[in-house]
Parts: sequence; C-alpha cells; structure tokens
Amino acid sequence: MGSSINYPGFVSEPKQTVVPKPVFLRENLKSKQTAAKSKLSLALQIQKDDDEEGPELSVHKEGEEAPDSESDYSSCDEKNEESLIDYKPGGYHPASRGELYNNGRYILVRKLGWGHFSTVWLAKDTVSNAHVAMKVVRSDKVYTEAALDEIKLLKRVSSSDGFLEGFCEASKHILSLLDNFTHTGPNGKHVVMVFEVLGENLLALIKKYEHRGIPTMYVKQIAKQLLLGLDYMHRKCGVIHTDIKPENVLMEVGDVEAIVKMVELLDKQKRDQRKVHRRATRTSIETPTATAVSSRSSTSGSRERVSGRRLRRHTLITGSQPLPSPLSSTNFFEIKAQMMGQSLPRPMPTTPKTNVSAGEEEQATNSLSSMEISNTTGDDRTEEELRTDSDVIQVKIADLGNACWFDEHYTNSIQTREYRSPEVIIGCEWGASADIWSAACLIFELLTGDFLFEPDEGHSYSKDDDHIAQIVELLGEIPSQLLRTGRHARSFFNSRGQLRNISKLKFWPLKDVLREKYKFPEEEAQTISEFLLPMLRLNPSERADAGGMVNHPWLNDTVGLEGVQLSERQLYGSGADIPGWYREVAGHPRH
Ligand SMILES: Nc1ncnc2c1ncn2[C@@H]1O[C@H](COP(=O)(O)OP(=O)(O)OP(=O)(O)O)[C@@H](O)[C@H]1O
Repeated sequence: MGSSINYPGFVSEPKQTVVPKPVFLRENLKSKQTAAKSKLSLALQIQKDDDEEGPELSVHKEGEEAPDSESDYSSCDEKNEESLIDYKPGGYHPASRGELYNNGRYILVRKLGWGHFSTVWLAKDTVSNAHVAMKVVRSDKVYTEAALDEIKLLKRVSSSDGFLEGFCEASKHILSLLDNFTHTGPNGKHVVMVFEVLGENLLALIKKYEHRGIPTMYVKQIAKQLLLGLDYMHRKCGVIHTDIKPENVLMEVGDVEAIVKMVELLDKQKRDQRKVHRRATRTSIETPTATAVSSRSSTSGSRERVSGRRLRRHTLITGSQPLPSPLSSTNFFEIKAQMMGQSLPRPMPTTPKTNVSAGEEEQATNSLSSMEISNTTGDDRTEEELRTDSDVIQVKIADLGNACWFDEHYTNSIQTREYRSPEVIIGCEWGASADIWSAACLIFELLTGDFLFEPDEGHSYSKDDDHIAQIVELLGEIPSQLLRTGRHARSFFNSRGQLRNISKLKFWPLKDVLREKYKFPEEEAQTISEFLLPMLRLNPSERADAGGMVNHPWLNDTVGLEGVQLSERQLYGSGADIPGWYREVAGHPRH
C-alpha cells in the first residue's frame, strides 16, 4: 500500500553535510526541535483516494479544522515528532500504516516513537503471527554505518547468548534484536531493525508522576534491573552503552498481543464515537452554513462527495503512539479488567495524573463495557493477581545507537548532558564506568523527579563550568589525577585546582539534599545516599561496578527480584577486573 504512494519533493532541502559518527545529545535534540517548530506549524498531508487517482497534497494549517482522518494515527502533535525537513533523500523513510517490509513478512500497524536515527513502528510479523517493533533508520551513509555498528553490538548483547552464558536474568533487561534487513523507499535504502515490542520509556513515567518522584518500590525494581543489564553488558559483552538516560530505558507492556488488541479496540471505539459525533454535528448545522463550507472546500472535498466514498489520507509525519505500560497509564488495569468482564481493581498506588481527562477515561471505559467483551484477552488471571501484577514492572535498556566496545570507542563526545560523567567533561580517559555515573543520575531522577545535575551557562561561565561546579558542590573536589590528565582541565581549573570561572561554591552533600530538599526521612536519605555515592565516585577507576551494586542491601527487598544476588561480585567493588572499565583497551579491536 505505502509503496504505491508518490512522495513529491515538496520540502526545500538544505544541503546535506557529512558529519562524523553522530552523537545526538538531548541539548542537540532541543535545538533541533525548536528549529523545526515553525516549519511544523504546517502539517503536510499526502492524500490519496481509494480510486487510485494519484497522490494529492494538502496542507493543514494550525487553527483550521483538521481534515478527516482514517484513524488517530494521522493526527499528531508535530512538535513532539521528528522534523518534516528530515524527510528527504538520506533522511527518514515516509513509512505508513499497512506498508509491507522484507518481502511482505512485516506489515506496519502504528508508529511507536522516533529518534534522531529512525522512526519506530509496531508491525505484524506474518511468519510468527506476533507483533514486533521495527526501527527504520535514516538512509544517509552516516546513519547506515552507525546502524550496522548498532546491529553488531545488539547481536553481542542478545539475550539468547546471555542465557547460554549464564546471564539469564541480566540479559533479559536489554532489548533483543530479532531480525534486520534493508528497505528501499523514495529517500534511499534504509537499515531496518526488528525488536521485541516494549512500552513507554522512563521519561514518560517520570512525567506521569509529575516530576515528584516515582514510588521507591518501583525505583528499586528499575535500579536492580538496570544494574543487572549493565553488568552483563560490561562484564560479559565488553559493550559500553554511553547514553544511559530515562528515554533509553523502556518498560515492558506484558502480553503484547493482548495489549495490541486492547489498544485497537479502544481506537476503534474512539473513531466510531467521533463519527457519530460528527454526524450529529453535521445534522444540527443549518444547510446554508454547510453550503458555505462546501463552496470553500478543496477539490478533494468535492471529489469525496462525487465518489460518495471517504478518502484515505496518509500523513507524512505520524503521531507516536507507544503502547501503554501498566505503570504509566492510569486506566490500564481498569480497561483491562473491563475487557475481561471483571470488576475494577483498586487504583494504582499514588496514582499519578495523566493527560487523559476524566471524561475521556469514562468514555473509553463505558464504550468498552457496552461492547460486551468477555475475556477478549484470553487472560484468566483473578482480580487479585491483576493487582499484584501492577506492583511488578520490567524494564529493558534500549537504543544502542551510541554504544561502543571496551576496546573501540567511536568518539569521546558521549552521554547526554545531564548524565555526563566528570571524566568525560574534563576530557580524561573513560570506560564502562561512565555508564554507572549515568545510571546513578537516572536513579536519583526516578526518586525525586529532578535531574541530579542540571547545568546552565551564565554570562561569565559555560555549561561545562557550571556542571563541574555542581558536581563539586555535591561530591567534593575533583581528584588531582583527573585534573592532571584531562584534556580540557586547563580551561576549567587554575594551577591551584580551583575553578577559573565560578568562585562561590555551596557544598551540599547528597544525604542533606535528599533530606532537606526532597523531604526523605533521615534514615532513608542515609540509605539512598549510601547506595548512590559509590556509583558517583569522581575517579572512574574507583567507581562501583554494576554487578556489585546489585548486591546492595537497599535492593534486597526489590519486588520480583528478592532472591537475586550476584555472589561472584563484591558490593562496592570497583570493576578493576572488567576490561575497559575506566579506559579504552589499546590494541586491535576485533569488531
Ligand atoms: N522495541 C521498542 N518497542 C517500543 N517502542 C520502541 C522500541 N524501540 C524504540 N521505541 C520507541 O522509539 C523511540 C526511538 O527509538 P530509539 O531511541 O531506539 O531511536 P533512535 O533513532 O536511535 O533515537 P536516539 O535519537 O535516541 O538515538 C523510543 O524512544 C521509543 O519510544
């Protein structure tokens, strides 16, 4: 279906520049999105009717009523999606629902998300008859090469190998690559990676809890799973992620097939309700007004009336619709219980507010009950079991797009700003322990809803200056070894090891921050700080390794992982035995 659509070259294309292996950090993302905003106030739509009359272009301006769409998929909040200007040769593939991939094996169902490298889609695998997530990478050489590297890294961390290597529990927490191939479209040849389907990322969860912090019970589960995944990556695979952050840790959705069914039913209900609402509105509008509207309408509008059939429209930029994860959707369990013909389970503990209004939620639930669906999911768990399920979450480390090997670093510009380690800022050697720093920043953010470090620039200091100052205020003086070896140390520090551009520092130890700012009780603040500080050691060679931290007492009562300990790893051990722990291993890389 999608391949029969023409994609006219309607976008003015800026000259392409070849850049080194890209590292797309969140600050780049922000500026990219801002630049794209003005262009995206126009949503471009390619229309094609059922009569194969060829594609037609229409522009939906902000403020005007959006044209009818076949489904939710074509309406989206463009500022949260990829930029339209990146749909060009070398850029994103203009994927569409129903499009076939890999000789018809995969059929696109809906868009799940996007990143700088790719758009990610839910697809049906006609061979396994199951749903998968398909990452369609931009076609430019630099993205293709990065994707091929990513595939190598993904194959190394694949869970089947982990299982064989005795890292069964750990490798479960890294996203599995199921297949890969190439797909040719109007913008070139795209590498496509096929993954298991996951749900929303941890940033969505942080937002659902309105940046007030996620309940500790969930944070412990996420932390332990994250550490297990990193231990496997570092110790067994020789892989460094280099971009651990909430956006790159995704939640599992549970029974994917049941969830897809549930979401499709909900979507259908919404569409039907909209149709009914539209019909009702049309009938209530007086004919003269309707005539006036039709006389202003486009050619496609008149053709719609002539043919008497509804047009099928395809939007170039499709709204992302991640599958709901139990923890991040207020009405997940209610809807599921309705579908199973059960009564509602109790609400989630400290249920966060979501974007779903009470009205919408009621509508969805009502419409589902009116459908008399009984046990559609084939799930025969009791209400009590459903409740217990709501306490267990599973996460996976995703996006190995910036990952590298312990003996082959692709760049020194690693990590998203807020999660960047001191050795990287100062320009020292770095290794797998840089991931541990980011993991600690992430865990703090889950607990509090705030970044651990959020540097900004001022008129007399840079973002890096501020970042280092914040690190020193929390964790103390930067070790002299980093000052001696850091390539950028001279620009931040004077010969006495003092910051050049920021003089007044306010020391505020982590435990006090947790107690005073975030109101953790004394004892809890003490335990959390004892857990986080070894992962925030300033000297990367001394930083606690992931495996040892799995054994931390704070994680002993982690729901679902109560008995899990790594007896071969020592609590607070510093990863001295892990190749490439704090610097790239020299020699000839094997990859
Ligand atoms: N397996 C998956 N299941 C469900 N959704 C996914 C999956 N993989 C990715 N996504 C969604 O797609 C988004 C983009 O994926 P990913 O971060 O891997 O892409 P990228 O192009 O490499 O992005 P980045 O700019 O972060 O490097 C994710 O944030 C997530 O919302």
